[in-house]
Amino acid sequence: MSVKVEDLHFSYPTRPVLTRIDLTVEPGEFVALVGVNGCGKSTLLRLIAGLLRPSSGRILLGGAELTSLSRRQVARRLAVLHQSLPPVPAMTVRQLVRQGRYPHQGPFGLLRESDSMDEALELAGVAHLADRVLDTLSGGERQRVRLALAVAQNTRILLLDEPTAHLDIRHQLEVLELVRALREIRGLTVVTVLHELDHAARFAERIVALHEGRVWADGPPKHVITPELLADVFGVAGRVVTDELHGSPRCLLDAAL
Ligand SMILES: Nc1ncnc2c1ncn2[C@@H]1O[C@H](COP(=O)(O)OP(=O)(O)OP(=O)(O)O)[C@@H](O)[C@H]1O
Repeated sequence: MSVKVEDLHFSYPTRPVLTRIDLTVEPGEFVALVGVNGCGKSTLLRLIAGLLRPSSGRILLGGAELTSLSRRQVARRLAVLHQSLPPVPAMTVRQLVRQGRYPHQGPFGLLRESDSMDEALELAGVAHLADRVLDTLSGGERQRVRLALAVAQNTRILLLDEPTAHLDIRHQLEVLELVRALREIRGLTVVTVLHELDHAARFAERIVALHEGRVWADGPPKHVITPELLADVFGVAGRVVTDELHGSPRCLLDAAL
């Protein structure tokens, strides 16, 4: 399912954040959003998820204008992996992930629902944590529970806000490989915020760099990940080489400018 953002402007009451954003993500595309802290990446995801309203401009999911869809219709189209879990510390992992299935539940759907939930727990590698209470989990375990919650929604669009935060290097790779596999198996459209440029370059087929409220660059990793991006967007002097094994660009960071 496609995501289309047209001439989007957004301001919080205290500050403008996004200006004239145009972005079309085709069905099945894997797009990484990159940019410095505070440049508006999470805000853009929240706008696409319908959690914030644009100051002006339009957002379309699969051709339907977001404002014309009910919350349940939006929840059937897209799942969001947020930067934090809902504030319900006494809930177990299973209870939380079951909530991801609510938009799909009809009166007789409970048996099938439990299959989808078990699959999501399994895919996110948290089946062994199913009966644990959320506030007893480590940061990395919580992160994978957040992924299970998003996967359980079984939507055509997956929005991920820093899915590798708090994870050790093996789990970072596992999560990104899982997202890539989900995209291949289920044809998901993926838009993810990633801070690690090498991960963005290796896993996404397209990178959108935000800078000062605008799209600074948008294209395949080889075109976007350049020494100019490092210097002009991130304020870092660096070189970009090609990873011989994966063929993707890799950044060698030299110094903060
Ligand atoms: N509720 C809010 N009210 C006012 N300003 C906000 C609010 N939420 C975010 N901002 C500001 O809007 C800007 C964009 O924030 P956003 O969280 O989208 O950035 P980000 O690119 O995701 O950052 P990070 O990489 O640090 O997660 C920041 O300057 C932030 O301080």
